[in-house]
Amino acid sequence: ARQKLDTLRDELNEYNYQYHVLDNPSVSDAEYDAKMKELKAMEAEFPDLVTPDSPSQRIGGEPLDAFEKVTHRVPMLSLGNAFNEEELKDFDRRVREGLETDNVTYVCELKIDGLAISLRYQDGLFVQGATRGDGTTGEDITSNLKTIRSIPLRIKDRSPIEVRGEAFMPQKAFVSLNEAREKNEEEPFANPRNAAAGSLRQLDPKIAAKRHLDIFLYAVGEWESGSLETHSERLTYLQELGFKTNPEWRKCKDIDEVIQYVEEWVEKRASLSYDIDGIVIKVDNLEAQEQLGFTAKSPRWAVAYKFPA
Ligand SMILES: COc1nc2nc(N)nc(N)c2nc1C
Repeated sequence: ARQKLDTLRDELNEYNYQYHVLDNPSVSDAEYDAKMKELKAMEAEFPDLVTPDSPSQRIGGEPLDAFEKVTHRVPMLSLGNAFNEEELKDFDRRVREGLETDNVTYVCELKIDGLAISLRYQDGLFVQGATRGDGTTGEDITSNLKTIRSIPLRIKDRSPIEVRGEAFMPQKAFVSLNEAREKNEEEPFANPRNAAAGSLRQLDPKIAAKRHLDIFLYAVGEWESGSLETHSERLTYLQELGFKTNPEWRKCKDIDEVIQYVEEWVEKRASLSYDIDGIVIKVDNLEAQEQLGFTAKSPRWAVAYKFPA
């Protein structure tokens, strides 16, 4: 029975990964549902063989009374803003002065309009998920985050790792949620970001499970065994671990290429299936990030270019 359950669990987690992370399903919904039914039946027969990474564990038990507090040992900071090309060039000048070099590679990423989230894995298992909160203390919303199908319940790296990203609600899910709310004479959400935040603040995971939330991971927080040299290598590693990363990130060899990328996305923004509120620009080399350090509240090696509201 253990053998059979292990196989069923791994197959279902793989199907889930293909559908929700790669957006490239290999089996029909009917086939997935049938296999899930088989898993649940076997788990009912052998309850002590249920493991925390079983897909049956995504939609938790009873609603919580309240969320526990979580302390971020590596603070989750905010980003300084730039509102135009001039301010991007100022940022680049400060970076080059700080590093005493004119040769700085940047990474540009879409700035997803959602809420910052931290996920901790221990022995390869998803053990805790939290909101940013005030940057040092967030709320433990593990049971709600488990319902986000693109979050892997298990990764192959067994060393403790904490990853960070943005949870969001795709525009399609936002529109149909508000239609349903208006039908029920409930207050519609103002925008997908509020809808995502409202969904993750629900104490009952069964509600969050129905909100079609998603997440893009973009950073590593705590990571003892971390040995990579650049942020771009970390993005690639997150993807290899099975996390959903945003495919639009790009390495830029100088601020002119950064500005090109920004202009490109001012045009292409409307074509996305989710909201973005800007572009995040980061110094790629991790040693250079160390050298530049942080102000009281944000990194000196990154800036958020904000689109006009
Ligand atoms: C390094 O710190 C950050 N990196 C980020 N990257 C992306 N793509 N989006 C964000 N919202 C973001 N926010 C922060 C604080």
